[in-house]
Amino acid sequence: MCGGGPVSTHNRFSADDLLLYLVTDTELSAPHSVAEVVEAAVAGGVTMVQVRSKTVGGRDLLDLTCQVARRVGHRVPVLVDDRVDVYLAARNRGEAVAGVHVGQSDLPVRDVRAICGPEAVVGLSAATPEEFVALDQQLPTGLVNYAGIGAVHATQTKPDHPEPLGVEGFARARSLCSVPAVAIGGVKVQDITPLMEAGADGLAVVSGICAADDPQEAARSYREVIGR
Ligand SMILES: Cc1ncc(COP(=O)(O)OP(=O)(O)O)c(N)n1
Ligand SMILES: Cc1nc(C(=O)O)sc1CCOP(=O)(O)O
Ligand SMILES: [Mg+2]
Repeated sequence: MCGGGPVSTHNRFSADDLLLYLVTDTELSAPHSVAEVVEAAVAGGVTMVQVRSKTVGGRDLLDLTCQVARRVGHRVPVLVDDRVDVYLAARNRGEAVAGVHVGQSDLPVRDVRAICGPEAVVGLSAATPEEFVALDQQLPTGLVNYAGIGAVHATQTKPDHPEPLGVEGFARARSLCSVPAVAIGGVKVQDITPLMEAGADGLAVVSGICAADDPQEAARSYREVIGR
């Protein structure tokens, strides 16, 4: 890990943005388009959106990110998965893209923050006790706005997901790290209450919303249990 002093953030991110976090999947969204799913899900109560596609190149991911950002406007923050360059290109086009979510094998968050600047919302995945402790130590540096903790359950959506934590494992992980955190991985409606009692600030969902026949209704059913 490189050293360095505190880095200030000037974005308007709040932990409430994490309450119901939609992570998109183009294949699971079919027959709907990703933009249709996002539109419906925001109407149903989603509070943040991440554009994620592992099957397209940078140019198509940029187009998709811009499409989603235009649909959403400024209603909820839109982030892009992995690609700092796509975030920068979308911003350069004047699109309302709020930030980037990176994993442990993507660019280090110190570099992400240096490249994207203080206004970007930066999320980081964490899955092991070492990663949670490292994340907690980074908190005063202001590099990261929130953590994505998972996998809670095994999920076919991400075949290379980390070892499932279960709700109890999530609770233990959560206790090691005070940065706002969202639970991800096989999160269904019945998991919401235990996960929030375990300290989740919100839930990140892919298939539960993207693959639903009615993504608006699916989002609403998650949101009803979350409340607020
Ligand atoms: C909110 C949230 N949490 C975790 C992840 C997983 O990110 P990563 O570990 O980089 O894996 P990929 O999504 O890139 O396969 C996420 N995307 N969002
Ligand atoms: C994108 C992602 N990241 C994970 C992690 O554990 O880091 S699990 C996952 C996919 C979650 O999809 P679903 O809601 O369909 O189970
Ligand atoms: Mg990643």
